[in-house]
Amino acid sequence: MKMDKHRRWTYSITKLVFWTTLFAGTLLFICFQNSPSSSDSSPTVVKWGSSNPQWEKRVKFSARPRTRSGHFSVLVTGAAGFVGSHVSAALKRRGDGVVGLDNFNTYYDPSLKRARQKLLETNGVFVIEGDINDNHIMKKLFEMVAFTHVMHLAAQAGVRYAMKNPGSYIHSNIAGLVNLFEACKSANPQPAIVWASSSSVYGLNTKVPFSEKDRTDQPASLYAATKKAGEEIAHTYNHIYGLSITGLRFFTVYGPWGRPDMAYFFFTKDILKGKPISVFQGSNNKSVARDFTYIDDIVEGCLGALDTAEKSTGSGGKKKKNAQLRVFNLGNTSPVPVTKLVSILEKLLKVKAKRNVLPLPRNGDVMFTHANISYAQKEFGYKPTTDLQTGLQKFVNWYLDYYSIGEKKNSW
Ligand SMILES: O=C(O)[C@H]1O[C@H](OP(=O)(O)OP(=O)(O)OC[C@H]2O[C@@H](n3ccc(=O)[nH]c3=O)[C@H](O)[C@@H]2O)[C@H](O)[C@@H](O)[C@@H]1O
Repeated sequence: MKMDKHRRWTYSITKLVFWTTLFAGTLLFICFQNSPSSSDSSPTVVKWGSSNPQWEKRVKFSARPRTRSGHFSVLVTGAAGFVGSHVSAALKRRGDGVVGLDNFNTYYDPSLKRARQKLLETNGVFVIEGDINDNHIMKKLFEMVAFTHVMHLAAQAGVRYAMKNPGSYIHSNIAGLVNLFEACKSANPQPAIVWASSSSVYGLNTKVPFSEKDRTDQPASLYAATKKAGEEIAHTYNHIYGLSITGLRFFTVYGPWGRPDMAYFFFTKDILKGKPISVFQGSNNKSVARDFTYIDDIVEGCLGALDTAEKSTGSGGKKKKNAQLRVFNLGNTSPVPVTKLVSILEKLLKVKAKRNVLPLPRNGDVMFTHANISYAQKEFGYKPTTDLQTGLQKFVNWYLDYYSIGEKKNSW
C-alpha cells in the first residue's frame, strides 16, 4: 500500500517535471523565433537613442507648441530636405511644435542636409536621424507625442534617377508611405496627414492647365508612378481607417537651400565652372517648359493645407465616420521654357552658359507642366507671388553665399 502511494507520488512528480520542461521549452522557442535578428536591430535604433532619456526629452520639448490652443504639434518627415526644412522652420516660427525625421541618405550631398539640420536646431526644431521604414522609431514617436498633424515630405525624389535606382523609389515612396500610414492609423489620437505628391502624376496628359480632375493614369516615369500609387494608397487608408489625408502635387519647386540634383541648381554650378550644360528640347525644336514654383509659395500652400485639414476619424484601427481626402496642385500657373531659365541664370551670374542642345531623352521627362491652382485658391487662399526671375535671384544670392564664402548661412 505504502509502496503504491510512493510510486504514484513519483509518477506525478515526473509528469509535472515533464510538462513544465515542455512548456518552458515551447515558451523559449516562441520567444527566440520572435526576437529581432541582428539584421532587424538596425543601426538607426541605436542612433535615435531609444533608451536615452535625454533624447526623449528633446523630442518632447521640440514637439511642444507655444500654446496648447490654436497651435499644432507636427511630425515633419524629410525635415532635412529642401521643402521639409523650409516648412519646419515656418511652422516653428508661427508657434507650432515640430519634430523632424530624416534618414540623411546620400542621394545628394548629405552635408547640405546636415547644414539645414543645424539651422533648424538653432531655431528649436529637433531633427531625428531615422527612416520612415523603421517600425520601431515610428511607433516610439507616436507613443511619446500626440502629434496633431504629420507633414510627410520624406521621399525618393527626381524623375530621371528612377531609371538608375528603381528600388529606392519603391522603398521610400511606396513601402515608406505605407509604413507611415500604418503608424498614423494605430496612433491615438490619429493625426491628420498632408503629404507630397508630384506634378509628374499628370504624365502624358496634354490638357492644359493641369487640373486635379484630369487623368493621371499615364505616368511617364517610375517616380511619377510611385507618387500616383501613393495617392491610391492614401485613398485606401482614408477609406478603411478614417485617416484625414491631403496630397499636394508640387510643380518643380526651386529656391535657396534647394536640391543639387535639380536642373536650376546644377546649371548654376556648371555655368559658374564654365562647364557645358545639356538643355533638352522636344521634336521640331519645341522647348521643354516647367511651371517652376518658388519655395516660399510652396510653404504657404503647405501651411494652408495643414490649417484646413480636418481631424482623422478613426481609433483602434477602425473609422467612426468618413474622413477628409483631398489632392491639390501647388504650382505657379505660368510655365517657363528651360531655355529662358538658362538665360535668366546667365544674367544673374554674369556668365554665358555653354549650351548643348539635346533632344529630350526618353528617361521619364515630360514636355511641359502647367498648374491650375483654383482648387487650392478656393480652399485655403493659395496664391503664388514669386516669378522665376525674382525667385532665381534669391536662389543665386544664397548659392553664392553658401558655396563661395565657405561659411554656412544662418538664416532662411
Ligand atoms: O514637378 C515635380 O513634381 C517634379 O519637379 C522636379 O522634376 P523636374 O521638373 O524634372 O525638374 P528638373 O530635374 O529640375 O528639370 C527641370 C527641367 O530641366 C530639364 N533638364 C534637366 C536636366 C538637364 O540636364 N537638362 C534639362 O534641360 C528637364 O527636362 C526639365 O524640363 C523634381 O526633380 C521632382 O522631384 C518633382 O517631383
